[in-house]
Amino acid sequence: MVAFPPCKINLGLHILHKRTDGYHALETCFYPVPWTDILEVIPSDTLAFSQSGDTIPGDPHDNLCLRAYHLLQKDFTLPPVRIHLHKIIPTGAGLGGGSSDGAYTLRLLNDLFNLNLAPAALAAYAAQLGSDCAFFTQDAPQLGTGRGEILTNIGISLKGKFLVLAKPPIHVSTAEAYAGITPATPATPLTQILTQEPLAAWKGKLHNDFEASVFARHPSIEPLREKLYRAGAVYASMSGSGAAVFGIFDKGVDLAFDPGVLHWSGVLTR
Ligand SMILES: C[C@@](CO)(OP(=O)(O)O)[C@H](O)COP(=O)(O)OP(=O)(O)OC[C@H]1O[C@@H](n2ccc(N)nc2=O)[C@H](O)[C@@H]1O
Ligand SMILES: Nc1ncnc2c1ncn2[C@@H]1O[C@H](COP(=O)(O)OP(=O)(O)O)[C@@H](O)[C@H]1O
Repeated sequence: MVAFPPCKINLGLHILHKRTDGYHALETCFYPVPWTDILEVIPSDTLAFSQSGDTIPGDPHDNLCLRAYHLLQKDFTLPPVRIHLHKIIPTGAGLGGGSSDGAYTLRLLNDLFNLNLAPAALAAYAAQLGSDCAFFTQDAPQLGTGRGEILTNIGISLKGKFLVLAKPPIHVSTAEAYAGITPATPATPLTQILTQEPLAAWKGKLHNDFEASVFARHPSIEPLREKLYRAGAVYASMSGSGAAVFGIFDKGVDLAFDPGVLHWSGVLTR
């Protein structure tokens, strides 16, 4: 079985407060983007994981695909599988690529072995892999609250809009990005902006709380966001904890980036 795990962007990201478990309470809108990895899971004699494409930092044994397998293995007697991941989504980008791979491994195992896990049960397993993972068990944009694992469909759609994503050669660690934040209560709740204001009014109203501290530490990121605005983006922002930035356009644009800046552009399909 083959799947194409997508990445996500965050439309607004408010860090509300630090919780007693060390995580931060947040509100964000996760939006799926069809810049995808390629993931294959097939039955095999022994459990094996292989990887091609971009290099993933860290020990392959800790890859979220394998962690997803071991998580389900605890509750179901899963036969061994061979997992191959072709990595395309940039890592350490705020695009949730690793989270998506983990969640899609759960989805493929559920289908392959007829585990009959409903979307809510899959989401609960995914949340054990990482705060962002539950979103990737869903097929539509979601408001994320709690530590990101409580999901609500708020019916927002940018289908048909043109998106440009650009990731400079900077790796931002999620944990480090959270450490640089002073949580605060937002002046306006995120859902109010997203559901009551048109896209054209988001600039200056919809904020990613990571931007200020990450832009200060990595001065090359903000100019990329400004480049997207200069090219005609209706709204542009850093995604998640960075370093990727995205611009939403009413029509297609053809942008050139400096060498080393990974980029993707295309029409949003969901
Ligand atoms: C910031 C966000 C925004 O969507 O995405 P990325 O920019 O990483 O893609 C997410 O909150 C990232 O979620 P995820 O990458 O799954 O994080 P996890 O593996 O659960 O946690 C990694 C570390 O980030 C911090 N963390 C994460 C989530 C959260 N709500 N509060 C936190 O403080 C903790 O220090 C934790 O140890
Ligand atoms: N399948 C995977 N793809 C990418 N990273 C992975 C994967 N499995 C584990 N990781 C680890 O997770 C870290 C963050 O991954 P990623 O989801 O790409 O970043 P972000 O949190 O910025 O969205 C990587 O640096 C890597 O060590």
